[in-house]
Amino acid sequence: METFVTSVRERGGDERVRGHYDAESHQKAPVTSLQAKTMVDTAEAEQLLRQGLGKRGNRQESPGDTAATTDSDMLSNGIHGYEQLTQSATLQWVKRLVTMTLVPIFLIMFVPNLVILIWYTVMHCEGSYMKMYSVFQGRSVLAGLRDIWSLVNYPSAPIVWILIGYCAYALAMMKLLPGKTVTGPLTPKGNTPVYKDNGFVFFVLTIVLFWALTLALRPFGLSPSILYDRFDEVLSLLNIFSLFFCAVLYLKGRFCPSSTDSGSSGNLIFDYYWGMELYPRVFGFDIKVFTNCRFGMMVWALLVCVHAVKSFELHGFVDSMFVSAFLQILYITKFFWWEAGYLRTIDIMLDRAGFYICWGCLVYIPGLYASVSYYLVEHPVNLGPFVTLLFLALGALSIYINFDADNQKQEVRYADGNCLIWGRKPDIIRAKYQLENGDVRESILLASGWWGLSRHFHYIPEIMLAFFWSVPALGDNIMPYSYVIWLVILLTHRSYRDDTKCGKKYGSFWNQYCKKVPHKIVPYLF
Ligand SMILES: NC(=O)C1=CN([C@@H]2O[C@H](COP(=O)(O)OP(=O)(O)OC[C@H]3O[C@@H](n4cnc5c(N)ncnc54)[C@H](OP(=O)(O)O)[C@@H]3O)[C@@H](O)[C@H]2O)C=CC1
Ligand SMILES: CC(C)CCC[C@@H](C)[C@H]1CC[C@H]2C3=CC=C4C[C@@H](O)CC[C@]4(C)[C@H]3CC[C@]12C
Repeated sequence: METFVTSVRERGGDERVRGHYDAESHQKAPVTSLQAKTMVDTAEAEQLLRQGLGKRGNRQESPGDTAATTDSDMLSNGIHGYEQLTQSATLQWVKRLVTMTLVPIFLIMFVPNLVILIWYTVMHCEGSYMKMYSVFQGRSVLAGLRDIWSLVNYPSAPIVWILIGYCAYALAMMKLLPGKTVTGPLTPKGNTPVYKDNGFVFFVLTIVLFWALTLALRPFGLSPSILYDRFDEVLSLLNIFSLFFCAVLYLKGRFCPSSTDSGSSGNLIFDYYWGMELYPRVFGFDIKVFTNCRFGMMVWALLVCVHAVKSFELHGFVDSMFVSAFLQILYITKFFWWEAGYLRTIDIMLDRAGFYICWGCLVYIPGLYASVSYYLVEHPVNLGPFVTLLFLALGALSIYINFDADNQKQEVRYADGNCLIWGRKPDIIRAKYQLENGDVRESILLASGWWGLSRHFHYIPEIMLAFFWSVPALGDNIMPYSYVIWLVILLTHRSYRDDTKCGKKYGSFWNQYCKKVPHKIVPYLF
């Protein structure tokens, strides 16, 4: 399979991208809805990355800014959005030291402990963070962590083989399963990554295989609940693997990058943390599709099934587990249905394949995102039919609203504004923005429907849906709400990040939208 379409403009062979340039140079080229979609997204990628380039140019002029300034700087600046122009050289140097060296070192050393703390809290502290905290009382954090890690077993052979087997299966399916060819957004170096859109088929097949194997192996005394019983081994293996994997990605990016979309910041630690390549490929396998979708999101779904099996083995049918597992699986189903859309988000378009995204998807998603059902295995709650149905209905409604909001935004751009939003002609702003090379482009900002209530209203149902699959655990402990708490922090931060990004991209058009829709997330409040 072709993995990259290089230099789209020169090649001129990609009709959709070419349509984009025709339209943007205001020639009256007919634009289909598919083209309209591609126009917006390729432009957005290019604009974001070019903005970063502009900033990099400025920084290079500042005296004392000695570190090499490359694409990684540009991307990190785009993401963290800090202003450097008016600051003194020393302050800039300190900021660079903090953001590019100290913070990454802290995260690389600290976050692997987070998932182990979750495991320890569930397995050894009856799900109570207070009990877990007592390990640290009157002694140093390091001493506490050492004691907790001493309880973690080395990965045993069955766990290692299950993981190797799953990875081999997932990789094989990436190649073998059918799917239409889709493209990602145009990269700063003029490459358009090509993907095979077979995520949904993979998801359905994997879930069917899981339950078929679970039933078939049951008479032989084999159960997937081994993954629950030895979750410490799973997490330690994933931690070790991901640290090693990121080192390999670093070396690959340094010595044999897959495409021109790669580069070094001149700081080894930052390169390891943030990554060297935007779209690394090994033997034609896209690394980010594997880590984010086929591993992170799929393993989350499988762990939820494993927890449901374990709960059934221990207690029979438990309605709280059913509600939580059902809603999580429904959400992940929605994710795979929309996988091609996810391949056009910031995670893929701007975040490089380094520790942040790879460790996050290989370890943090299995360790944190699936933690509610993990907790529920040992803390079954009988909700009764009324509450069960209520939570299921409210959770499913939240998933639908989140999906519908994502969809409205896409729909209005596909249809170039010629569609109905909540039964009415949409209120849209045709926002112009300029590329670094001077080209002017246009995109649509929707100011009605969900996008008229607040600028990131869809984060509310995202938080609500997570709340409805956590609340079956009721109020005995905070632990099962860890994911919701994380999500509130992540999405609040993301709403600032996105406002900064869009403000820079659209300027006065974004201000116009902000006037119409003044609140970030919660209407009338925030
Ligand atoms: N569970 C989890 O851990 C997380 C889940 N999510 C979910 O993933 C999905 C994607 O979220 P996220 O990646 O944050 O991105 P968003 O869906 O918030 O999209 C942001 C982008 O949409 C465009 N946009 C902003 N306002 C408008 C508007 N009014 N009309 C049209 N386009 C607009 C802008 O891009 P452009 O440049 O194209 O104009 C902006 O950068 C959501 O469902 C979210 O809830 C997200 C993060 C974490
Ligand atoms: C280094 C760590 C502390 C941080 C790791 C963060 C990542 C695990 C997460 C950052 C953004 C997250 C996601 C973004 C959008 C998504 C779409 C949604 O529909 C499903 C979830 C997700 C893929 C989500 C997954 C975790 C992150 C990559």
